Amino acid sequence: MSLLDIRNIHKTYYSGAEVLKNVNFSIESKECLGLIGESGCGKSTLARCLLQIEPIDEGSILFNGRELSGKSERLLKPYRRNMQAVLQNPASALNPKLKVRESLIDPFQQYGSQVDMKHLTYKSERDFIEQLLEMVELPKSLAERYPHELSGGQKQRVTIARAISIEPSLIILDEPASSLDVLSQASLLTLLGKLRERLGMSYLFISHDLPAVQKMCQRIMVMKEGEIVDAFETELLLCADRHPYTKELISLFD
Ligand SMILES: Nc1ncnc2c1ncn2[C@@H]1O[C@H](COP(=O)(O)OP(=O)(O)OP(=O)(O)O)[C@@H](O)[C@H]1O
Repeated sequence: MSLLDIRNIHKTYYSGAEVLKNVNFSIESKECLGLIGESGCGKSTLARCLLQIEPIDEGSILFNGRELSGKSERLLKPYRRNMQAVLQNPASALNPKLKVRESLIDPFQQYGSQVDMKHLTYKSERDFIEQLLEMVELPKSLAERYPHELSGGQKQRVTIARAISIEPSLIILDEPASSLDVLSQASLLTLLGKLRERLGMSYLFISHDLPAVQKMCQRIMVMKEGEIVDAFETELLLCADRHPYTKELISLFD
């Protein structure tokens, strides 16, 4: 059984055309799956549907074999802790009134009782926060700062630390590095790769950046106008029988 199994998803916003058209894919345990496609093709909509922020019109979202779509907030709670998100803009993901320490402990306070910790330990709040900061390669001293006292890269590392604090099985990464400069992007992606290995998580890695997806992911899906038009093992990216649209994307990075 796949960790996440997406079957025949359709989504139309009230305002217009169908944004997701019969989307099908699965993510296996410990796998990093890439999703690439040009701006406006529906990548973030798909992420929001998987996270149950947007309802789908048709189809099925199975997590560990259980249907999520249409479930009440109460029934979704155990799944929410297992499926975390790191989105494009870290500033909007962190509460500006909370110190880093308070932001980091918040998911554990909400969901900690449901978590069977395998990699982190909770001896004291202070020790827990220090473990999290160490995992995302930030100094302990940042625990007492507010978000506006952090750089963009540091903020994004704090959002990653929050996401991993409850040891989810899956993280949806929607352009996690796109607000950063090139060097910070590279080090953030390296960190994400190390954390996936260390904690045994799966990622859905959404990006415009084909070289980054190629570096991070074992498999890649290509989306065009709300449809998955190509899906393949990363090592087969340059195969002659790739979809013409995939070839077009490849040519943009040559
Ligand atoms: N809340 C909404 N209401 C109505 N239309 C929306 C909404 N959110 C997105 N859309 C539309 O749905 C389409 C897909 O948008 P989406 O944000 O999913 O694309 P994307 O591939 O993530 O783009 P980008 O890479 O630029 O973030 C676009 O045409 C967009 O205008």
